[in-house]
Amino acid sequence: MGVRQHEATTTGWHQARRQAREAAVPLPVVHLPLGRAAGATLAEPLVALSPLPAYDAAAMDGYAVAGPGPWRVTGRVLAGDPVLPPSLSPGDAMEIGTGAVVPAGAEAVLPYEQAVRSGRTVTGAFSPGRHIRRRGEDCPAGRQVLAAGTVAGPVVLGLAASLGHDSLPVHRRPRVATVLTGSELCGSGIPAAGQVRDAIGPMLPGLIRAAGAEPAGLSRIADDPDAMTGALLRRDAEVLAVCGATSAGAADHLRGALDRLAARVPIHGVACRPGHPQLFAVLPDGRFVVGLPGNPFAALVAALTLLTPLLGRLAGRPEPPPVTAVLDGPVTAHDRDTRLVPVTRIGAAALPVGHDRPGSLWGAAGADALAVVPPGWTGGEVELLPLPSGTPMALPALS
Ligand SMILES: Nc1nc2c(c(=O)[nH]1)N[C@H]1C(S)=C(S)[C@@H](COP(=O)(O)OP(=O)(O)OC[C@H]3O[C@@H](n4cnc5c(N)ncnc54)[C@H](O)[C@@H]3O)O[C@H]1N2
Ligand code: MOO
Repeated sequence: MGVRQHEATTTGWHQARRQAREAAVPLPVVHLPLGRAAGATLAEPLVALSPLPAYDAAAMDGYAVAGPGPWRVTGRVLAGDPVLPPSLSPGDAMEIGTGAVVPAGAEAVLPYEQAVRSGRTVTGAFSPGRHIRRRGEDCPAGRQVLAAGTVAGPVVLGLAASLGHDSLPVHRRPRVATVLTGSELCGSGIPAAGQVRDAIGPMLPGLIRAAGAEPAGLSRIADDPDAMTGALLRRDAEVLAVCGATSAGAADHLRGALDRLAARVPIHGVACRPGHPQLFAVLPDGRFVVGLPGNPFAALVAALTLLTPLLGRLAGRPEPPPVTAVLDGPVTAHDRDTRLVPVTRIGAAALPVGHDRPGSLWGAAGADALAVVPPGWTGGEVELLPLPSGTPMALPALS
């Protein structure tokens, strides 16, 4: 009697994502200089160490004036002057540059455009307080401005610097080592007959970074059980992404190697199209293995299904809020599995872009999201998985 070689236990698509996320806890907190914190997640709220602005500052180039005009111009103060300007008495003015310290006693800054200068006298109409940015008016010292869990994107780094920070407490970014399998793969040029150009190696680093993690190198191994076992023993990363070898073929050694190493394999097979052979495992020492199917679009789907939620959790990112749109186009649902369909968003609608065979990244490359089409869907609103654009979204500011 024949023997079934591979008994798949398929996990639902939503459940697979939840399981991958919940298998991890955020990595420890480290203090990183601003220049190295980009893309990491704040482990504590961001607090203003100094008020913004830090002193009463001119918002325009012109004259700081005290009391009613005309005024006698007593000197000039520019941003960065090492000596604070002397205070003004009523009837005094001081020429001032944008960003300079406003002299004590000044009631407003009169922009050059509204001033009439004659010798050492200046006149013009002003309203009290105009064009002076008062110390702390944008943000007082001690104020919490961003919540823990905010991604330290470029704007957050600029804000942190404005508020006096040199470094930030962030969760250590998970490292992801990539292992490519497949003796047919080539890494450059036009593939010869029987060869396939590696499309996953160039795609993964951006996906890994967008999820809040760091790529930790890429290795290629032969389709060989010992090479696979050796690759799984690498200890320089918390997560291993193994590309190809997830399925049941004679050259697919991932599952066998995991079993030999006594890994737990909570997910092998996800009810989605493409990407159903994807795999999630935990090695005895706690490192994670995500198996991405070899077909490149299937690998992208699997990366967004299992890898991104896992990395987001390790990186300390909160679960992103669901995004939905009305799917508007000729899409046929699968009867049992969730379909992932590349779409572009126009207003509240999502339009399929096509070219979405498992082996082709063409459609996904021109899309801004994958629509999540549940089994049996007959029309209407669907969830969207945004494709990374390189600008991680921050949480809203605290009120
Ligand atoms: N008996 C079964 N066979 C297959 C099943 C199944 O359920 N039962 N599933 C099919 C599906 S769906 C997929 S997807 C693939 C997944 O296979 P593997 O993860 O084992 O990947 P490979 O067999 O190595 O490769 C599949 C395909 O992808 C190409 N490939 C591999 N790596 C890359 C890369 N880095 N860049 C570009 N293309 C790559 C490879 O040449 C193959 O054409 O299994 C099916 N079979
Ligand atoms: O994962 Mo496969 O068809 O679903 O490419």
